[in-house]
Amino acid sequence: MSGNFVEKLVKLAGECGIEIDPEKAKLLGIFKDEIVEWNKRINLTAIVDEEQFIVKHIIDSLIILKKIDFHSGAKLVDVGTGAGFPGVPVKIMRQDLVVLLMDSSRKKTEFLKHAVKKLGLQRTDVLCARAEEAAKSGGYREMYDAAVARAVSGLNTLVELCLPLVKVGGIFIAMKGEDPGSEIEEALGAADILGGRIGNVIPYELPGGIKRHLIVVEKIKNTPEKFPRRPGMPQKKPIHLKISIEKEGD
Ligand SMILES: C[S@@+](CC[C@H](N)C(=O)[O-])C[C@H]1O[C@@H](n2cnc3c(N)ncnc32)[C@H](O)[C@@H]1O
Repeated sequence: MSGNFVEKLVKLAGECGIEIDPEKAKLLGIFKDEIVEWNKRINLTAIVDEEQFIVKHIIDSLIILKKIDFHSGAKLVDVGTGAGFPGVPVKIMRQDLVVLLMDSSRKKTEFLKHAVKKLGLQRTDVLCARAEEAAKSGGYREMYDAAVARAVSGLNTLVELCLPLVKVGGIFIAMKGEDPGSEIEEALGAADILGGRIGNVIPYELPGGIKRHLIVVEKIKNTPEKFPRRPGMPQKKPIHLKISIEKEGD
């Protein structure tokens, strides 16, 4: 870890009202170093500049904890976590949370297993699976207080990947960019079909004036058993209208 990584991280996070104690900042630095090392062999991230990494990966992940109140022991699944964002920084900061890091890429989950061990994270599982498959299994379906996803798909696809994993009364948090208006509009019907309701849309700003949003989808009723559809369908044919999905019956 470069000498001033911890200093830079603490300063930049402070600009967003996030306090990081030195022990946790050090763990976040170890995580960054492991990504940089493994990135030489497998493609984990295109962001390698230290300051960009801090802002766009670490602080962006931690914003969730500033904006959403998770109860102690809450179960969180990060769908399409990639190199571990936002799930790993969130877990480092809130070690009381029970976290599942899920990704369909074997290389990425191998890295994550290594990182979880290296960081000594307890109650943190890594699963190599597509969300569509995991949600069909009793061990994962409607088991989570919260699901989160960043940079995985459009919102109308994401609700089908994530809402089936969330308990009634829980939430799905989609991390989106500057102007999520049209994505939200397109996902209203799908959210409704899947037992969800679009709730708060929370704007935030990262250092450097980067504007983003958290979209909170509340799980208000059970997801019908036929969802999610088979792997690939949520991306290929996102649910647009009630009528089209009822006819399709897939
Ligand atoms: C662009 S990366 C984003 C990674 C991370 N969330 C981030 O923000 O840095 C998208 C990830 O989603 C995973 N993914 C895509 N579709 C998926 C699915 N249906 N189930 C599980 N993982 C999926 C991919 O393997 C990839 O690692």
